[in-house]
Amino acid sequence: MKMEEIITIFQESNALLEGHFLLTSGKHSNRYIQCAQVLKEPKVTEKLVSHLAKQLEGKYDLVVGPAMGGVIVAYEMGRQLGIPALFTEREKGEMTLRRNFEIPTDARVLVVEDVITTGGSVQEVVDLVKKAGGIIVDVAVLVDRSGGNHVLEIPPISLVKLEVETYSPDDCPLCKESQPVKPGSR
Ligand SMILES: O=P(O)(O)OC[C@H]1O[C@H](OP(=O)(O)OP(=O)(O)O)[C@H](O)[C@@H]1O
Ligand SMILES: O=C(O)c1cc(=O)[nH]c(=O)[nH]1
Repeated sequence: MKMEEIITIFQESNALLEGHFLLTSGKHSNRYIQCAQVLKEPKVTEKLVSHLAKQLEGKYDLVVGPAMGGVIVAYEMGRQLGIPALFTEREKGEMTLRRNFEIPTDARVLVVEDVITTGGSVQEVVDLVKKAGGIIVDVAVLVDRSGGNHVLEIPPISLVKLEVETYSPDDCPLCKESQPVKPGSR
C-alpha cells in the first residue's frame, strides 16, 4: 500500500480538517486528523490496520489502546493478531484500566493509537501497562503527526507520518482571527 493511497483514504474520508483547533495537549494547530471518519468504515479500518500490522515484528500477548481513538484500532489489531484487545479510559483525567481489565505479569504488550501529536496520551498508557506488570514491546499508531517531537520512551511505528504545524497557545497566530475549536474529547 503506497503512502499516496493511504493519504487518499484519509482525504476521501474527510478526515483531514483545516481550521483552528485545540489539541489534547493544549497546543493549537491549523490541521486536525479526525481518524473517526476513517475508522467508521470497517473495511477501511481492516485494510489500514493490516498494513500497520505488517510492520510489526514483535510477539504480543495483548494489545491496549486509549479510549476513544485507540479503541477501534486496538480491537481490529487484536482481531487480526488473534490476541485480546483492552482499552484504557481516563477517570478524573488519569489514564486507568477499568471494567475488570487486567494485564498479567510479564504480558508482552502492543500499545496502539489512532494519532499522536506529543505522544503524551500513549506514554500514559505505557506507564500504566508497566505499572501493572506488563512489558511494552511496541507502540504502533495510524498517524504520527509529532514530527519526531514526542515524549514516548520507545519510537512509535506508524502507518503514515504527517508534517503538521502546532503552536503553543501563547504563540498561536490563528488566535488573532478566531477561537480554537476542540474536536476531541479532552
Ligand atoms: O499525542 P497527544 O498529544 O497525547 O494527542 C493525541 C491524543 O489526542 C486524541 O485523543 P483525545 O484526547 O482527543 O481523546 P478522544 O480520542 O477521546 O477524542 C488522540 O486519540 C490521542 O489520544
Ligand atoms: O493532538 C490531538 O489532540 C489530535 C490531533 C489530531 O490531528 N487528531 C486528533 O484526534 N487529536
